[in-house]
Formats: sequence, structure tokens, C-alpha cells
Amino acid sequence: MDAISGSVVLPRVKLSGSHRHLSSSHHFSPSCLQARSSISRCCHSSKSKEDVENLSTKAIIVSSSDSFDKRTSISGRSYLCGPHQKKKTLGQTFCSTGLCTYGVAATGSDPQVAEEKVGVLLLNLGGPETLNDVQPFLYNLFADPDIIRLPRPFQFLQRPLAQLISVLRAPKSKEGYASIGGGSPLRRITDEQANALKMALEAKDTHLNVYVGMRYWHPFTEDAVQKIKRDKITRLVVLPLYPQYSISTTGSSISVLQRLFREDAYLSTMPVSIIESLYKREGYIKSMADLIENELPIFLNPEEVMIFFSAHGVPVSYVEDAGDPYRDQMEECICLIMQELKARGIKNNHTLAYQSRVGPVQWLKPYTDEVLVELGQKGVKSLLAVPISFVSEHIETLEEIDMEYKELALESGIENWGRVPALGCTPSFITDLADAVLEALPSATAISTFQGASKEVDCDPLGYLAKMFFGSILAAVLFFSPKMILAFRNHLL
Ligand SMILES: C=CC1=C(C)c2cc3[nH]c(cc4nc(cc5[nH]c(cc1n2)c(C)c5CCC(=O)O)C(CCC(=O)O)=C4C)c(C)c3C=C
Ligand SMILES: [Fe+2]
Repeated sequence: MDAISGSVVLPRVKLSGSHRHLSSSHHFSPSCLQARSSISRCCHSSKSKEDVENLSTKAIIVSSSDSFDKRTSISGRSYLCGPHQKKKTLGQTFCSTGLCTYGVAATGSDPQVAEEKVGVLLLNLGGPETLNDVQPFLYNLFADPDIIRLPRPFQFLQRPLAQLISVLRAPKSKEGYASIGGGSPLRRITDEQANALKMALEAKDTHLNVYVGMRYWHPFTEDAVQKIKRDKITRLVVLPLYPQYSISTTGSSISVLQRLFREDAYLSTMPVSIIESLYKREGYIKSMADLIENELPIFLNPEEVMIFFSAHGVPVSYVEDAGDPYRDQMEECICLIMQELKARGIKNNHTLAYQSRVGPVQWLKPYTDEVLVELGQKGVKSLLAVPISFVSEHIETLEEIDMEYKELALESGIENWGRVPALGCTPSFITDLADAVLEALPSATAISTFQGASKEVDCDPLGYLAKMFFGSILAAVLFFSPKMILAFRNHLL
């Protein structure tokens, strides 16, 4: 999709201070600090002693454009943002201690009014559009060091291993994509969301270009960034379409962006604001609660329905070794949705499980398939599945939940099955995205200073070929060892 274009006149803001790596709006807000133990209290969920011990020692930074109090805390300041950006002075901000200034006034520079061309970059995973795309898509995914995290000495194996795993997994993945019509709907839905966001921003008197950049398939983030440069965008809001932050999703997409921006003289000075997560936003929570509330009446006895949140899993090591906030954010997100439902008089039981594990490592538990069987055995008769880690329909909602898990649930004794649709272009959600963009705009700051060519580029073709050759042999030897074969037969293939 080409950029959906427009421009807005804003006072040029001279940014003060040193260049931070990312304008990661939320990391510096003390109100966003949350320990996992407090999440457990909030939800009254039963945690094992071991869990609580692990968690209470770990304060996780929950980053979100949290706007339950209508103010977004950005880099330690709060900004009161409204819908009519043109009528506002961008440099004026509101914080808990009163009216704060930022940018022009804060730096003491002369205000220089120039035409600001603002862009919004939606980041998403991407998916194969045809069955022929499946293997190369899987290669891109497994070649990502944020998806298969190899220890440093083994990182040269990344690409050969990605080649091998993608070839081996492709037949199973293809079956899945064939069963949902031959390809992923992600590109179409993300384009629709981009159009809807542009219109929602226009309804708020703000005319911006909206771009789509995918991590593993077309349109790639690299292509979107080229368009942003070609369009001479001067300020950018980056909006990953993952409600909760994970190293493997938002983290990975932002790493790519950082590299691209650092490598380029023009982009490296562009003010950028990144919205790291959406899960705490009032608009997001209310939109999710609406979807659940709308779906419950399809059951004969709505109050008896188990609300079953099914999140995409990540390997446990991400959370426990690498500090991924994904599990904490997921639990807090569900807690907020349940609180919202409770406030509406909906008091159903709920549970959370993780789906879509890949490969021979431990993933976040409990696993969706195991919980469904347990619930059936315990006599749960009605279940409403809620996909929670993604905002569009995709293979894991359309195939894994709607087909595999539904069948398993019915076999396990659950009699009534329902599924909440993904948010897609739900108007209240899109309006909230527009608000998030407007709130994030003032905090834009340069990603980094120009540092020349990326170190990651493999510029020696012979060295690259040698690494691929020996790496493939080593990867094949490892892969076909009896232990690996056993583990992969169960989980990967
Ligand atoms: C928040 C969402 C997601 C997380 C976290 C995530 C982590 C993660 N995923 C894999 C492996 C695969 N993911 C695949 C597809 C896929 N993943 C997500 C979302 C998250 N992944 C989506 C939305 C999709 C579907 C895209 C589409 O085409 O519709 C696939 C390919 C499909 C398949 O073969 O099952 C793989 C493989 C890992 C290893 C991982 C964390 C480390
Ligand atoms: Fe995935």
C-alpha cells in the first residue's frame, strides 16, 4: 500500500538535550512501574508459591501509552493532548505539577514555524500472501535473532538454521494457510486499519501520512522507511500493532527501525516517537470489553460462560532470562479487561492460557490445548475464546483457535463454543489509536546520531558463503541428532 498522505503545519520543535536511543515515551514514568506480585493481587489469581517468589523480586517496567487518566506520561512529563492538534501549541504540555513546556519554550530557542510533514508508521508481523510465500516468510521469521535467540558464539548459525527450520516447517504451515484460503489476511487488514486511522485522524483535524511496515513479509519495514524518506517526512510516530510488548514482536520491529534510522543521515535526525504498547489504554480496554460483551448473548446462559483468553506464547526464557515484560503485561491487560467487564455487571469466570508454541523449548504456561482439555474434564460447558495478543485476524485465530482448539474443546466435553473477533477496524479502537498518535507526537526525538554503515552488513561475499556452508553442515548435524529429532517431531513439524 502506498502511504496514505497528508500534511500538518506545526511549529518546528527544537529538541533539547542529548539524543536518546528511542523516544520510548513510557520508560521514565514512575507510575508505570509495576511488580508482577501486584498484578496477581489485582486479579486475585492463584499463583504458586514459586511464582510469587520469582515475581516479587522483579519490578518490571510496564511501558504503555497509559491513558486511563487521560494524560500520557512521556519521558517523565505528562502531556495533555486533545483532538485539535492544529489549534494547539505543540510545545505546551501538562504535567502533574502543572503546565510544563517542552520543545521551543523549554529550549529557549526562537520559535521557527515550518511546514512539518508528519508520518505514522504502523508496524506489524506480516504474513505469506500465497502458499509459495510460506517458506521464504518462515525463513525471514526464523532468521530474526529476536525469534531464535542463539548464544553469541553460535550466531553464525542463525541463517543456515533458519533455512533448515523453514524448509522443514513449511509443509505444516502451508496446510494451515491453505485451510484459511491460501494466505494470511494480515496485509489486507493492516492496510484497512491504516486507512481507518488516517480517516480518524482527519476527523480530529490532523492530516498525516500513514505507512505500513511489516517485519517478515511485504510491505517490509525497509520499504516503508524508504517511502517515509522519499515523502520527506519530518516527524514520525511509530505504532506497533501489538497490544503487549515482547522482545520477539515490538522489540524486534523496533530493532530493525533503529538500525535503518542509524544508518541514514536524514532519518537519524528525524524526531520519532514510539508507542511501545497499547494494552493499558482506556480505548483499547473498552473496545476489548465491548467485543466480549457483544459475544456473550449468543450463549443460552451467558453468565455461565468461561471467558478464555488465549495469548500467543513466547519461550519462558524470554521472560525469565531476558526480562521480556510480555507475561506481566498480558496478565495486567486481562485484569483491566475483567475490571471493565465487572464495572458493567459482567461477572463471568475467566482464565488465560498460551497458544502456538514452536520448537523444543519450554513456552509460557499453561498451554491452551491442555487447559481446554482440563476445563472440559472439570465440567465447563460453555466457553468464549478471546484472542488477546494481536489486533487482527490471522492464521492463529482463523485456523488454530477456530478449527483446532474448537474441535479439541468439543471433544473434551465443552458443548458451547464461541470466539470473540479480533479488533480489526472497530471504530472505538481506531479512534483510540488516533488519540495515541496525537498524544505521542510531542515527545518525538531523534532515534540516534548518524553512525555510518551498519555493522551487521555482511560485506565479504566469500566469508558469507563460507559461513553459510559450514553453518549449514553444523546445523544439519545438530538438527538430526536423535534428541533434536524427538523434540522437533512433537512440536515443530
Ligand atoms: C504477540 C504476538 C506474537 C508473538 C509474541 C509471537 C512470537 C513468536 N512467534 C513464533 C513463531 C511463529 N509465529 C508465526 C506466525 C505468527 N505469529 C504471530 C504473532 C506473534 N508471534 C502472528 C500474528 C502470526 C501469524 C501471521 C499470519 O500469517 O497470519 C509463525 C508462522 C505460522 C506457523 O507456521 O505457525 C511462526 C512459525 C515464535 C518462535 C515466537 C517467539 C519467539
Ligand atoms: Fe508468532
